[in-house]
Amino acid sequence: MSPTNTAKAAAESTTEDAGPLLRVRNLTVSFTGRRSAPWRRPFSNVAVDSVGLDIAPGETLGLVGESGSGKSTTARAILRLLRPDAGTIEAAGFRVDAFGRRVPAAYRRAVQAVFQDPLGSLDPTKVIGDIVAEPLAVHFGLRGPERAKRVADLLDQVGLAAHHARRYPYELSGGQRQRVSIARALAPEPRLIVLDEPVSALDVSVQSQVVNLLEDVRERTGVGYLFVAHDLAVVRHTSDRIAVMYRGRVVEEGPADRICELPAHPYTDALLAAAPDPDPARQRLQRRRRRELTAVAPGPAPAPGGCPFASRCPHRMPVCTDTFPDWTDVTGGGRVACHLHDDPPTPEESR
Ligand SMILES: Nc1ncnc2c1ncn2[C@@H]1O[C@H](COP(=O)(O)OP(=O)(O)OP(=O)(O)O)[C@@H](O)[C@H]1O
Repeated sequence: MSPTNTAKAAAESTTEDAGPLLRVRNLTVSFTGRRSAPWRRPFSNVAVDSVGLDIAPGETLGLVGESGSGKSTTARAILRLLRPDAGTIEAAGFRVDAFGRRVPAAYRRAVQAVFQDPLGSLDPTKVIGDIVAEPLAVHFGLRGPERAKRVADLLDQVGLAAHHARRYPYELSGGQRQRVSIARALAPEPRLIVLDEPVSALDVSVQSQVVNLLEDVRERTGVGYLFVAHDLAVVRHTSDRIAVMYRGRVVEEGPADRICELPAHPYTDALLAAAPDPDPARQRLQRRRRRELTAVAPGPAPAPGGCPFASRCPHRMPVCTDTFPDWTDVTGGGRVACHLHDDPPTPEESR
């Protein structure tokens, strides 16, 4: 077998049901180019830096962080909409980073996506029935009445009546359009769905309906989710585990309850303080946390390789600006990359 064929076989070989649904290690993605006129200076921006993520079959991992933290870039690398600079991505049994120019149809089938803006991601020239039917024709070769029956079934699964099949995307509400995106993603019977801010563009009342629908779908089909959101409140009740990103790095990960009740990283704390909470006692606590966070003047920008949160951190120490912390296990599950939690040196190390 030629090297090209060996690489191709490695990329396309599946190990269905063996191992994790998603395993990302040391993922690094940078964008390079030139700024616009008149200066046209070149730039290189590391958007995702040494990221590691895991999702077990049927599990939901919430990926949270503020705007620009690299969540969508991570999601796009997993979907193979962009090519990473370094790192490995194993998803649904495929070695995604080993794909060449052509992404295998079997991977496109196994890993689907739902994006924030359903109007932008649904073809405006097609009726809903045709939009949902397309993956059925491409992946299963379904035609005629069999396909029409499956489309009606998928629309029913996402809570849309059959007559919606004859409507165009612009004739539906935002929540209904997002239901169509979910039906289309479900059509190829995927193992993993990447949800990139799936409810951020919806009214709050509609958000909870769509979140409940996603939960129903997961229970019924056993699909796993990577649920990308900037708001911890959105992912805390939908995710089994949460990974928190800041400026391209994952700084904490662990079980959703532990992350939201006992955050270990000061940035997770800051995100929680910013998340709306209906409980008055928690609101008081959040106000106090916000005061603590804003009482500290921003420090100098961290050196490359330092903790990216150092300049904003209310607990920063000199070591934070120079050195990215090692991972430390957290009581209650998960781990944190923060010098506040550094393990004490072993007797050998301190000698
Ligand atoms: N095509 C691109 N060209 C240049 N820089 C980019 C590109 N896409 C993203 N970036 C940069 O990469 C960084 C991470 O962006 P990304 O969209 O992944 O963040 P995010 O956490 O998903 O934020 P948001 O929630 O606002 O989408 C940002 O600094 C962004 O400006």
